[in-house]
Amino acid sequence: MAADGSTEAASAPTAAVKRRLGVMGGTFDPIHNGHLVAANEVAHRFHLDEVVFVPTGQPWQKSDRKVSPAEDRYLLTVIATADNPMFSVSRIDIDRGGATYTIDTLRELRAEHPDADLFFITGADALGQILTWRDAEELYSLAHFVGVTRPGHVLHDPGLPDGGVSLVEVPALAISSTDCRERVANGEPVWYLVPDGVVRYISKRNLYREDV
Ligand SMILES: Nc1ncnc2c1ncn2[C@@H]1O[C@H](COP(=O)(O)OP(=O)(O)OP(=O)(O)O)[C@@H](O)[C@H]1O
Ligand SMILES: O=C(O)c1ccc[n+]([C@@H]2O[C@H](COP(=O)([O-])O)[C@@H](O)[C@H]2O)c1
Repeated sequence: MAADGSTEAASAPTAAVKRRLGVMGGTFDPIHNGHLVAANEVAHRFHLDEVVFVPTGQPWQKSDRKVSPAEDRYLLTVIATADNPMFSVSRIDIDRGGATYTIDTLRELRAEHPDADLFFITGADALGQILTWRDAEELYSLAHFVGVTRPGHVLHDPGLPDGGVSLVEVPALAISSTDCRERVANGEPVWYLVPDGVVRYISKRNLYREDV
């Protein structure tokens, strides 16, 4: 026992345990239960401490279609994740302005969380396009990439180096935001495809009524 009464074990330096931060990027127009199941499954498999959902500001690869206002997509994401203490939502891609590039997202999150290991979670279909993303070769030095398999999509080798990418199979949920928007436009229900609060927000704001 030391003179101050503490035990040696208690005063021995301990290695700092790095936080493990998941980053789930998406347009979330609207967020649906497929996104939530995917984030939850990756959090479980990779022992993540938190998953930050990051709605895109301007998804430049979706410039050929109408995307709902960023504030609506942000609020939908907040509503959908509010009851899970491990989930949070970041505005960084919205507040930065301009086209959204994941390289900027990850640089900002690295600066905000210098002591965390980052795990960027996205669909295997999106990951298959990663070589078309800005500064693709730099991306995997900032985060580990986790591609979640989605029913009907097979990941073709995106050409990333070994060890930089993992694939995780999530319980099959054949939901997409496109299907949700089409269902709303056709007057079909989206109950149980998206969280209840998301159904109510879509109705309150009259989203997806006349387009798709
Ligand atoms: N059901 C699902 N299971 C697993 N991953 C999914 C599922 N739906 C979407 N994802 C992934 O989540 C990420 C963010 O998705 P995004 O917001 O683009 O939704 P989406 O359903 O793919 O939208 P859209 O149909 O409008 O293209 C994407 O990488 C996408 O591949
Ligand atoms: O960095 C890029 O150039 C880039 C190009 C396309 C998509 N992304 C990111 O991939 C994630 C899924 O995008 P999306 O459009 O399928 O919702 C989201 O976080 C996007 O910002 C990133």
